[in-house]
Amino acid sequence: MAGELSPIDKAKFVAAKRAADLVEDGMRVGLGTGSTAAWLVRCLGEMVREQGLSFTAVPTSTRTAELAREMGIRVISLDEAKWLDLTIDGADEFDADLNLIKGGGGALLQEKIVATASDQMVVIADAGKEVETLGAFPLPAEVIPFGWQTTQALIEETLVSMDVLGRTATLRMNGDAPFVTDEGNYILDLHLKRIGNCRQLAMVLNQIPGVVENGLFIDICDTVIIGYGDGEVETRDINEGTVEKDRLDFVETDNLFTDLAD
Ligand SMILES: O=C[C@H](O)[C@H](O)[C@H](O)COP(=O)(O)O
Repeated sequence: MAGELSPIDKAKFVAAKRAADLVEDGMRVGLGTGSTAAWLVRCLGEMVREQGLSFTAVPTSTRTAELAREMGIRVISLDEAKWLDLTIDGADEFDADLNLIKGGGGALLQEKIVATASDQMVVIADAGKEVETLGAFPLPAEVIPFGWQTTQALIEETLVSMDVLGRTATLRMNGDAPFVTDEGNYILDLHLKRIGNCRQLAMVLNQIPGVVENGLFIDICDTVIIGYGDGEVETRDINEGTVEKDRLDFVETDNLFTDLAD
């Protein structure tokens, strides 16, 4: 079954599988959104069913909440949990300092709130997400629908004064209509190419009226687990300054792949 997965899916899967091992009985865990996070939710669901793992989850989107419930994971709200032991999420880009671009799936607002309310944030990603400088992936900014074009113009004006190469902000669409987030907002994707000072940009964007949040996660992520298509997994911890390498055996996971193929 594993052979039917593309190398990129295998890479996402092994990163997710390794991260699932961090979840212990009694923990309160934030569950990210996106294709890599979906693998994590499936892995954790399997651990709940097969090994009796008992934990509570705070999902970062309605999509993740639905999948988690489907997998038999106990879901609570962030206000019920108040504080989390751990959040595990995907990313669109990460750099050597583990600063991130997130929000490719439009869930950045809940993701940032949940990650910030956690003792630890672990990112799971395939190796293609690592970059020297953030910005090739369009940076999402969540904006309120009221006056969004004015907000767009203000963002573009602000970008002119920043150390970025691109300066256009485009409205994310869902077919013929604007894409609407779980919070009822729109997403403007900022085509920057290269972000010279991501810390400054993250702060400046959030000062613009109409901007609710942006997809730059600065000093939030502690650990990245990088998956490779051949089953290799690398864990980098920025606080400990450690790098661990390992390989996951696909044979052990055949049941999960079979489940997914059904
Ligand atoms: O809004 C979506 C999230 O930030 C995702 O975690 C991010 O886009 C990565 O998604 P994927 O794992 O599908 O590449």
